[in-house]
Amino acid sequence: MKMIVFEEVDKSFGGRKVLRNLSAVCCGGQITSVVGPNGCGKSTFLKLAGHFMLPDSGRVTIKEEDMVLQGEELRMSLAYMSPELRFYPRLTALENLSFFLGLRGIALDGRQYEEVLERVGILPEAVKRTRVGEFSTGMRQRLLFCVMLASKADIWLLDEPGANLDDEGRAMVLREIKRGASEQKLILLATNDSRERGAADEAIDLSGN
Ligand SMILES: Nc1ncnc2c1ncn2[C@@H]1O[C@H](COP(=O)(O)OP(=O)(O)OP(=O)(O)O)[C@@H](O)[C@H]1O
Repeated sequence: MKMIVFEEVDKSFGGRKVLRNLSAVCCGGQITSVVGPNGCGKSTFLKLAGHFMLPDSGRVTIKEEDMVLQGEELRMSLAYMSPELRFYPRLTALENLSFFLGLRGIALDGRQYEEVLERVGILPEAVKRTRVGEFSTGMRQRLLFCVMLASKADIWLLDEPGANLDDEGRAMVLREIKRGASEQKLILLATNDSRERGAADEAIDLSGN
């Protein structure tokens, strides 16, 4: 089982301390929500968890049975989804999907594409024909979720995964994160959505930071 361990982590931007002496443990098989008001450091917490950003002091480690994961093994364990991510707007959705999965060495056959697209509620025909620049924001969000599901990562770092989704899309997100946790994936969920917060097994509240 994978674990993410924060030990006495401090993080500041331009003299403003965002995270102060933060210690926390997130475990595989659980949904851990990261909550608190706008600007309290939820996205920063996820970026530190994924090693996309380094702490000023303290330590963030990803472990499996006491072994600290590093390099390629660490990279392949992680899937990250954030409103900051962008697709190539002039490529079709299918071209974008194949490109981003290809970066991880994953090639899906037609049936596998259909299966994962159905899970996120995108019609396979739309994926072949439509450039991502013509997708609605909600459709792009579903496509981000699709890349994550197909990535085979077992740590999901989800920054507001329900953003821009309709009720059915938000229900899909809840269904998939619960399924992910039941498959022992480690799920970190930065969110202000009450239903997503309600689905979590554990919560890290950054409001007092
Ligand atoms: N790369 C950066 N450079 C400078 N300041 C940053 C950077 N990243 C985050 N910050 C600042 O750190 C603080 C925390 O930002 P963060 O995005 O982690 O908050 P958040 O809780 O995710 O907010 P929201 O709920 O609005 O998404 C904010 O004041 C933000 O402006």
